[in-house]
Amino acid sequence: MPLTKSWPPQGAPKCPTSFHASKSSIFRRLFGANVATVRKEPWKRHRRVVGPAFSKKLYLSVWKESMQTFRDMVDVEGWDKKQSVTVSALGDLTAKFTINIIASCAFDFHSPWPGSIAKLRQGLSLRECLTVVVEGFPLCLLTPRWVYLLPIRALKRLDIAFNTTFSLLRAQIALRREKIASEEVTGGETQGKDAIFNSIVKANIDGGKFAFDEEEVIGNTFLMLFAGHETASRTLSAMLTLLALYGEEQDKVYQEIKRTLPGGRDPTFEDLESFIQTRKCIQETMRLYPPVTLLVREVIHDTQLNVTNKATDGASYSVALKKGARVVCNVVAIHRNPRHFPDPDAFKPSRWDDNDSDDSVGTDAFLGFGQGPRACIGRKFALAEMTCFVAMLLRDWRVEVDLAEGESPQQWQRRVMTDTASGLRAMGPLSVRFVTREAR
Ligand code: HEM
Repeated sequence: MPLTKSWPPQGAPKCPTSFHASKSSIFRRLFGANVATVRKEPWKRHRRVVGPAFSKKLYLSVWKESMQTFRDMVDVEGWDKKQSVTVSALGDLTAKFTINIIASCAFDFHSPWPGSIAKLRQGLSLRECLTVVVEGFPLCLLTPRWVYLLPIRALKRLDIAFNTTFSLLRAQIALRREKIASEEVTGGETQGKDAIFNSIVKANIDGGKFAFDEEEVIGNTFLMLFAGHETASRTLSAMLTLLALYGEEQDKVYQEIKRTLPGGRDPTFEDLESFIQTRKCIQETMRLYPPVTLLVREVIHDTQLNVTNKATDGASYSVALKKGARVVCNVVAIHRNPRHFPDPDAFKPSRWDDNDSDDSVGTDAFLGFGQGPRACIGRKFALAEMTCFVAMLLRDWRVEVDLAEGESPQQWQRRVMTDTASGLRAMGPLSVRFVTREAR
């Protein structure tokens, strides 16, 4: 029976029942099936395996690890001896931070700040390997094996990144299997640190209705490592840069940190709910620069969308979508649509003033973490690590950028934080300066 849906309804699409997450067969062929790429019954099975790991115990360990990693960073980089620190590529710093957190909290791949995760093989770090693999996978599908024997640097790098990533994952999976078999990992541990990795590997060992095959173990491990760091890193670097540009917004966040952490004490996980202003800034950053720019859905019933468009003087027209068609939601366009977000290009955390609850992501038009049953499972994980990082950093440091002569923050933002459909991916290195606060 055809369904009629207006597009968008009062807000943007909220995973209407006539749409399913679209399966990404290319991704699956190379990395293995995982919770983000499967659909229908297999998706329920994947979600059933990984879902319980996302518990309060995990978030507590994320917080603890974020504090420790932050302290290691300050220590190793020698920041505590400096009045001012220049970071020429903020994204590299935040990526190193977020990959350490996901590697440690989800997989127990520990490494101190300068440590082993930094450089794995031939100068490539785990993060570089993951990035090269994700960016290069379409090429891998097109090129036969022998091409990698040619002396082409980019292909060699891709080959090394693939081999390094997958041999690391296989080795870690084998180790974990042994650990579980030798009962070093008890049932109780599956609710806290390592919980994500334990659940994935145990689903393979235990078999039964919710079993994972080998390919699904690799697929989910890879997905969690990548999705769990890249998105949060991009959000953190963009947010800190925006706060540097908009001093009055940074000041509001600083005042909140001072109120929440009397006497400059360290933040705890219980403080998370109190960092309301910080959360608004995170949300506003993700609205302007969503790390996931496209959401792909498949139409499960013949559907008719009624579209009202200002460009056609508010006239309505219908778009017929056949069952099986792919629909691509352009998140950047929805987030910058003045119908949903007045003055859409402005960085205005106050637009989220009526949205104080941590469990809500506000209007349906906000798709930063997706919407509906396929919404991000790692949302709280990401909020915890980002909030902890920001609270620790801004408690002790002010973040600044250098504007060119006569340049406004908005002009700087347009020049450096490229305003294209590819969002954060199109940005060049974000250069900032951390200056110690007098009270420190
Ligand atoms: C700022 C950080 C993050 C952002 C912006 C983000 C964004 C998203 C979005 C938009 C989706 C929905 C995709 C769709 O509907 O097609 C999604 C799904 C997902 N995210 Fe995140 N994510 C973040 C952090 C994380 C973290 C830290 C993890 C894991 C530890 C994670 C794991 C996942 C998984 C497994 C899914 C697939 C869920 C499913 O299909 O059932 N994400 N994320």
